[in-house]
Amino acid sequence: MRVYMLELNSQTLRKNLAAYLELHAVNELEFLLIQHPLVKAIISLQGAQLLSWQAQGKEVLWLSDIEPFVQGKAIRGGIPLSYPWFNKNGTPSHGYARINPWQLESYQMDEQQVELSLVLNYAQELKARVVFTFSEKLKLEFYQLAQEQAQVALHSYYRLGSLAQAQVLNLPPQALDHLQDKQISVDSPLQITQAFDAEFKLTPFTQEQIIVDPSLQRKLKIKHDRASEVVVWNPGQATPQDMRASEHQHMLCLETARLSELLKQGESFAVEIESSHFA
Ligand SMILES: O=P(O)(O)OC[C@H]1O[C@H](O)[C@H](O)[C@@H](O)[C@@H]1O
Repeated sequence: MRVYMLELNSQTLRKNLAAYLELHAVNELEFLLIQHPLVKAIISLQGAQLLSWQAQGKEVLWLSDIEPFVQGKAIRGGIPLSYPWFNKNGTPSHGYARINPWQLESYQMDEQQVELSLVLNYAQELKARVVFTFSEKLKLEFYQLAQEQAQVALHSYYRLGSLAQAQVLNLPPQALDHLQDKQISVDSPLQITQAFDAEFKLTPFTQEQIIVDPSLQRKLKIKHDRASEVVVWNPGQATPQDMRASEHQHMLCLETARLSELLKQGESFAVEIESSHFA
């Protein structure tokens, strides 16, 4: 299966794990490939990072086409898990979870859905679990297992045909702008024309946004379940090194997060993503 520069084929295959589930390796990293009649998806074991999910045969996520896939370097794209801190609140940026290996704990597949569970063991402690449930939609649920409280972000990179034409519906009217470090008012629907990095508080904790992407004739419905914030990020033309300059036009991060309300031991929160097409 080919997603931008990541091509998994018979040469990259390391092991058949089950019907519809294979383990592959590319450069320094290992990947789970799911090819089920309902679902095609790729998860990197480093970071338990979903890199590709096809809904009705169409890719939902954005992944950098110059990603080298090396150990200890965060993969640019898909759904990185920022844990146990967000952004520059610690070192490394966005926590250690996205640059360390996770283990496949269990999987279950039937005609209706595919479910995979991965866990992070770090510094001799079981820290967190993530459960991916793929059906006609995707649910990603994150569980805090460690004792300490943590910040977490499900840092989704959504693929867009054209950012210039896209709109985000149903965001709260106020946000903390990370670029100017102040509260700002935000238009609804939101259209992004330059670098944007802002944190919106969600009250109540469960809310839904829609990304309308006329260029791909697609709507992405994104439901944040028990999240306290949503972060919206696009680097504009000042793209990071591992991302081509023009690529900011083809992605938008809309991150389901627990930043102010730390995730406690035994708690979980989730994002549900649904893709639909219009004529
Ligand atoms: O470059 P990274 O460490 O992956 O961070 C990428 C981005 O993540 C979040 O969206 C933050 O709000 C941004 O400030 C940050 O630039």
